[in-house]
Amino acid sequence: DTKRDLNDSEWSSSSSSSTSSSSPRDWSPLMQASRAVFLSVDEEDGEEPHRNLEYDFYRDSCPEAESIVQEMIRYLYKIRSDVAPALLRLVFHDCFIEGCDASVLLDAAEGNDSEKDSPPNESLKGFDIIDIIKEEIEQVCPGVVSCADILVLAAREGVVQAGGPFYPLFTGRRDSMVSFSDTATNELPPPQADLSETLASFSSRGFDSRETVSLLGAHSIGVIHCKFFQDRLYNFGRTNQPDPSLDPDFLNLMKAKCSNISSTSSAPSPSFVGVPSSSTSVAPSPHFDGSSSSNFDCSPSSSAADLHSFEDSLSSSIEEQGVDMAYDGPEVGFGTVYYRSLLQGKGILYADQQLMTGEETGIWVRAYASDVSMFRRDFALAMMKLSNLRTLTAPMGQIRLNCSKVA
Ligand code: HEM
Ligand SMILES: [Ca+2]
Repeated sequence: DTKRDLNDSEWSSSSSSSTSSSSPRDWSPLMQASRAVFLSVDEEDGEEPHRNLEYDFYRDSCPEAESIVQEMIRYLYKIRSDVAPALLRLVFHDCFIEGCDASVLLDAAEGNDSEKDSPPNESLKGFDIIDIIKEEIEQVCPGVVSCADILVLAAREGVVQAGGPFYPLFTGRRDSMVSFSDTATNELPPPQADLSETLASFSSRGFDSRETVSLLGAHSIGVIHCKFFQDRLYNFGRTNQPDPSLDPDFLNLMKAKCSNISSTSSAPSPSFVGVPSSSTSVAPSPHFDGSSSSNFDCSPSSSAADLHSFEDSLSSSIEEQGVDMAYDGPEVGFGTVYYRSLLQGKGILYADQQLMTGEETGIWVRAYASDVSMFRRDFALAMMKLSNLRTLTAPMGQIRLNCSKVA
């Protein structure tokens, strides 16, 4: 089992990963693992294998592509650290629905409803970030780099900036020509799902319970709006009572953060809260080293207007009522406290807390709570697997010129 052969230190050091560049380096154990994950996804799916993804696919056609993504994300993360959770959720919602084909980025068009308008995607963010990067790459190598690759690469860099593990990625994905609105509505896992529903949903994409538990560690960063767990605080299962599995102190804390508004109310509240620390989703991460490993200029005039509006959107993005998932504050890093919170009955989403109700999933929650390097390694492997789900490669799909429109 390749996973077991990996040296922990390669997965656990955030300092080495955040200074990594896109240039080839000694990733042999990681690439080996990646290949194993890659093949196992294909085999489990029983589909025609998509083996045309390659390491550094753009090495000849657009050698700057990966470093542009990396530098743009590093730059944007300094301005708004919430780019990291936004992109991580976005890549999950793309890859989970018909694979990593940028289907989630398409706007509605004649005869094709868009995934981004489907209810589970209502609060997705990060489309503007992909557009900014795409525009930049198009200036350098027009029509070459897919939106699907930009998304997986950008999400990976966001994870690294947020203090999570680095994971190697193959490239060469192509973009879908359709958006799968109904599939997104029906198949993205809902926050009120019980454990068996969540496991079934991930298992249908080839993830076992260990991988599912590790992927949910993504809920270490970002924001959950109150509407997604309001019922647990005030009216669980229409009982007019809170969810009895909630820790009482935690319940009170959450009630203080989320007033009892009807779930149909859309009035935003001015309060935005960290739990229980004072960190906000825009706090700079200490893992950001501020140094630049390439000569790429992150603030080119071509996208200056976009960048400006992106910076301006900061104030509106923190106003909606929600709970910051970075319990521990960014300085503690990625992963640990999420699992410790579940052990204490302090999972925010019902689906998160459900991980403690299964014997096997409970074992993994305990393992990750106490062994951060195991979590980092498993999360990295699971993200590689997620990023390789059912990719489209040539001659399928296309390279979009604008990520929200079919070319
Ligand atoms: C059972 C599975 C899952 C459920 C039910 C679920 C549900 C949710 C919900 C309801 C939110 C809050 C959205 C909002 O308030 O706007 C959220 C946020 C988030 N989810 Fe998940 N999620 C699941 C799995 C995952 C996975 C596998 C990943 C990534 C690998 C992920 C990454 C994130 C991130 C990073 C955020 C924060 C987004 C932000 O702050 O912009 N989730 N999730
Ligand atoms: Ca997709």
